[in-house]
Amino acid sequence: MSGSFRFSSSLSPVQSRDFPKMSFFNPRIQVPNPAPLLKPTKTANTKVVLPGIVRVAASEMPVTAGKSAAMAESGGLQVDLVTEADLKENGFRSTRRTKIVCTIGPRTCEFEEIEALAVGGMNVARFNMCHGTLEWHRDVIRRVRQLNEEKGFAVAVMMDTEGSEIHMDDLNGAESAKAEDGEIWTFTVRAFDPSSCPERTITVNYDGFAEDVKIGDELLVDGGMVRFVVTEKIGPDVICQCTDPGLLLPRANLTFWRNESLVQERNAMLPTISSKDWLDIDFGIAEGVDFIAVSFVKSAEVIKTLKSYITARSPGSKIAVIAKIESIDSLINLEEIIKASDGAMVARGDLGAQIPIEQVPSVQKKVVQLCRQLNKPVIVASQLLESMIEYPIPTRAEVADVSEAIGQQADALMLSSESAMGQYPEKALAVLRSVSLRIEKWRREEKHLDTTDPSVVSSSTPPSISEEICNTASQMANKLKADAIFVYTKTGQTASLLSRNRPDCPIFAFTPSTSIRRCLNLQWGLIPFRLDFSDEVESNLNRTFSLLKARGMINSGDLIIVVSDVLQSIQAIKNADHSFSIESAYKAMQASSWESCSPLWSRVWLVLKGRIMTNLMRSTRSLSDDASCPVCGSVHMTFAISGYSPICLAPFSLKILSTRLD
Ligand SMILES: Nc1ncnc2c1ncn2[C@@H]1O[C@H](COP(=O)(O)OP(=O)(O)O)[C@@H](O)[C@H]1O
Ligand SMILES: C=C(OP(=O)(O)O)C(=O)O
Repeated sequence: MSGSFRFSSSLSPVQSRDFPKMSFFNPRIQVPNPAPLLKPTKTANTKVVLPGIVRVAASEMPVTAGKSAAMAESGGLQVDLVTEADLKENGFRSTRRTKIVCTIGPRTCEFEEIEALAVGGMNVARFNMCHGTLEWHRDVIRRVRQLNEEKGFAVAVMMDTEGSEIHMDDLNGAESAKAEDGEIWTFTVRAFDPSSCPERTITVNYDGFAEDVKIGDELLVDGGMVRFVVTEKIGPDVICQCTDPGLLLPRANLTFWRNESLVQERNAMLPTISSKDWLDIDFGIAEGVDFIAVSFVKSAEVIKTLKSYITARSPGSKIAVIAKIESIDSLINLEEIIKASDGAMVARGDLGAQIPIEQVPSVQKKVVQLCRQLNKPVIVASQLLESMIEYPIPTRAEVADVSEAIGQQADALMLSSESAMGQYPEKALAVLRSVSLRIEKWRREEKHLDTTDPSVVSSSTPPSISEEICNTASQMANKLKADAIFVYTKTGQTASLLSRNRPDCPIFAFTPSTSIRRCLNLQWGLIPFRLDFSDEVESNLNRTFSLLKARGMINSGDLIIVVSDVLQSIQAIKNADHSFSIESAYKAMQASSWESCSPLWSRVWLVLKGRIMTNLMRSTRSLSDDASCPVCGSVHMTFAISGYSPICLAPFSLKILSTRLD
């Protein structure tokens, strides 16, 4: 959609609201307090005796300086100082779980402006290829990369394709044009020189336009912000009369309606990915963007085609493909599209131009729920704080809309014009942040009263042990009121499965890959760190605890649940084609000796299918009396799970370690 515009001339200007200020490493940048509403809520859990105690040697922690201090990178651990300051000041539980995507445009493309957004909480920078030149996009994307490198941020880059929508020209560079009630305008497929363009004439980008429309059709600009009726057709020219006056903005989206239904004729055959989009995609791959959002997706096929194209062009690439849900076709094929994608965006702007506007809220809810079931991140986009393009505070209705999306536990919220060309990008970001913090806290407090809230997600994916373990780890974290879940993940998959459970505590995701770290930054509740780690889980844990503790990011007494998908045994049983098989796992287990396991694992609590099995080493042989479940107290050792034999379970399993720091 091209920028929609809310008339506001009838509203009197309002007083700017002063958000609390707090300065971080850059004294020039003043940002609102990341958590003005919350104070640390540390939970002292004295009832449960937990097995693993990791002692931290504070002396291990080097004091960083200069550039590395700005990046907060030491001992291979990378986190930005804003996250660090937030964790120290406000505690784990008060961190924001809902992520924020900001569209970067003329108002926010300079380095300092991007930095201010990153400091203010931007997790993903979105580039809309409808606007700007490739050179512009290249320069600005590189500024985001530079910011990440210099300051340790993990701001991901999302490229959003133009797609084959029907839209108006760029108004020859004018900011807007006013269409008055009853005026006659011509929409044409002829192209004009700016100097020779007749008055009230708009060029349309779709060649079949004049043939597809009929006299009497309604022509809607931006889903109805301005409305015309077709009165005459003269060759390539469509003559229209304005029936709902308003502002026409450059490259505004056009739809035409007949008998109150959207007309889908030859325009329905337009390719989802146009030749311009393919060039832009090549550009995105070359620039190493983290996400490509595909506009006007009609079927799963297009997503599959794009994914295999990316793999062919850039083998090993981690670029994730996001399906924009904004057309009738995308709703018809919703489940297949989401399954094929790495995430989805509820693009309410164009969606609201294609379906009756009153259906948009229920579609949003449905897409958000489906994405969670299918374990795909979901972004709610468009017009969240539209009035803040002009005004320093949002309307109450906008805050209610934002609250609803946060309450639905969407992974991310997106700013469009508010950050791209609005007058108050940082304030709009601050509103999303403070509303997120407030609603998330309120939701946690209310949760125990809500018996309908499914604390465990019902699965639409084939059952997997890692999924069950992540579900159980999250339940365990909630039950024990853990301060955080730590996850060590190479691919990010285990971190996603934990995020999907929306646990009460934040999830610290440690990954050795900077690109995975950026991708995880889109997902609910994940605080991604880059960490060089080995397959030695115990040493990874000790190192992380030392580093975080010495930086003051975790404290004595904090209760941490640890999930790791990195285990030596798993490495050992990889087949040549990197798949796992029960047979190879069985052989690897037979070959390995339990006695050679690290002593730490004698304190490991292994959680499978909701059952907590203690002391893996002893339990595989004989059960000892002290091997009771810390949650329910009972002693049960069942291995008849999922039809696997016990010996096969361990290598397929992720291990969960709960530990209270001292
Ligand atoms: N790269 C850019 N260059 C110039 N203007 C931009 C750019 N990106 C966004 N904008 C402006 O911000 C508005 C909102 O952005 P967005 O919602 O992404 O686009 P659209 O309105 O086309 O759906 C656009 O209509 C445009 O005016
Ligand atoms: C996000 C959207 O897409 P675009 O800005 O590309 O029109 C939308 O339509 O809501």
